Amino acid sequence: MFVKHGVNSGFSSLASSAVLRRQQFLIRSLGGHSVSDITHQKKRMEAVKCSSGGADAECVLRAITPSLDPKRHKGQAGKIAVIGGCREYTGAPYFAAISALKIGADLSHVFCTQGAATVIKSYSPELIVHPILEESYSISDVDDEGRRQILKKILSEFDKWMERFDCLVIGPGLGRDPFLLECVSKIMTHARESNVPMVVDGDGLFLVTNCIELVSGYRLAVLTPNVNEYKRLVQKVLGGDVDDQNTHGELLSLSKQIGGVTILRKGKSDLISDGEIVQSVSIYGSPRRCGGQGDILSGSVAVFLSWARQHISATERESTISRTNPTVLGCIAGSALLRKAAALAFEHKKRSTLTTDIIEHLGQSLEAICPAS
Ligand SMILES: NC(=O)C1=CN([C@@H]2O[C@H](COP(=O)(O)OP(=O)(O)OC[C@H]3O[C@@H](n4cnc5c(N)ncnc54)[C@H](OP(=O)(O)O)[C@@H]3O)[C@@H](O)[C@H]2O)[C@@H](O)CC1
Ligand SMILES: Nc1ncnc2c1ncn2[C@@H]1O[C@H](COP(=O)(O)OP(=O)(O)OP(=O)(O)O)[C@@H](O)[C@H]1O
Ligand SMILES: [Mg+2]
Repeated sequence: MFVKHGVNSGFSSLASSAVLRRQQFLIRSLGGHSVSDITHQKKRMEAVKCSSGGADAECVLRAITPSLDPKRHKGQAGKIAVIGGCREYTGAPYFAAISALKIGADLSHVFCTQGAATVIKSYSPELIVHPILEESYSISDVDDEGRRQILKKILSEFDKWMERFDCLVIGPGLGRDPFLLECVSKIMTHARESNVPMVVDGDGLFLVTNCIELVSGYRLAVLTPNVNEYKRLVQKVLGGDVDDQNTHGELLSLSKQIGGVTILRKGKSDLISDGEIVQSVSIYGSPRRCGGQGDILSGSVAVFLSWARQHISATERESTISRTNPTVLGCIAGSALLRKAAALAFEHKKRSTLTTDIIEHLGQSLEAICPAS
């Protein structure tokens, strides 16, 4: 409606002709907000409008991807941690963590249950795997005091590492065990107190939807819901069904209602909002909908979000990109790269394209936009 879709780039931004309509829309949809709120939004919209001049998703990727500088030491290109991996799921945390490395992060950790850890380690020696989480079934004979002690130990194990991470990915393959989710909610609270950014996906969204305070008002959080996860969020936060006639306005309201948390709504086009702007990425990807593509996305967004924060703190704020919310930039870059890699993988593998094939094309896709040398 008010977002003009880019023809070549697939990353759409606000076109000047749409700004007025959008402001009117905002005033309608954000009824009750002060004039200064609206003025602030207008300024942000102008900023994004400027970026549409030449800056598309590829420009964002180019701007925020750091060069391979020999002066940089291990860790400076990103240290990511995935919190996920339980009795049922070992693929999802692996996909997220290995994607972060394949894109260019230096270190990728996984915090999971003991049983999942052995399996995830066997997929790849590149990952640093911490078998610290517990599920109810493994502590069924432990009394309440014993459980409190286990929870305390898990938190202290995690806290030893937490501040080293540039971003956490919470939820891929986490499962829904109540004790495990209680531990993860405490981990999220600690991470938030330390201002560690987080991407919340999969069962992390199940947790957050039932306890929205975990992320509410935390501007360093990104939620990446798929169709089901989005539906649950809308029902819980906005109190109704998803409105397919008002996709952008609804996403804007949802993000605003959760206090400016960035939301990446996955689908045919990926829609991104931080409560102030709505962006969409619609680069052609793949018609295969095999499980695990969302996990690649969450690991990718974590890396790009970290790079966007570095980019913004290292540059003067004169460019439009450096004035844009880094969580939004991270989402645009992650979505665009995943889609490019999926398209390439599909070219080769057609109907047999799997998530591992897409991961194998992440490097080539980024190389085409940001050559290593
Ligand atoms: N290779 C792997 O390891 C992969 C693992 N993956 C991992 O799987 C996890 C779930 O993610 P997903 O995408 O299947 O969730 P989603 O679309 O909400 O649900 C689909 C339907 O299933 C149901 N449902 C789900 N969990 C349930 C539960 N514990 N108990 C009961 N019902 C449950 C759900 O029901 P509902 O919640 O709507 O009641 C809906 O109808 C998550 O950790 C993800 O990372 C994926 O990333 C793919 C690759
Ligand atoms: N209909 C679609 N057409 C094109 N691309 C899509 C479509 N749906 C999703 N995608 C792409 O696939 C990515 C993953 O979205 P999806 O909805 O499959 O996530 P998910 O269900 O969380 O995946 P996972 O199986 O990893 O949990 C999205 O970012 C998007 O780029
Ligand atoms: Mg998912």
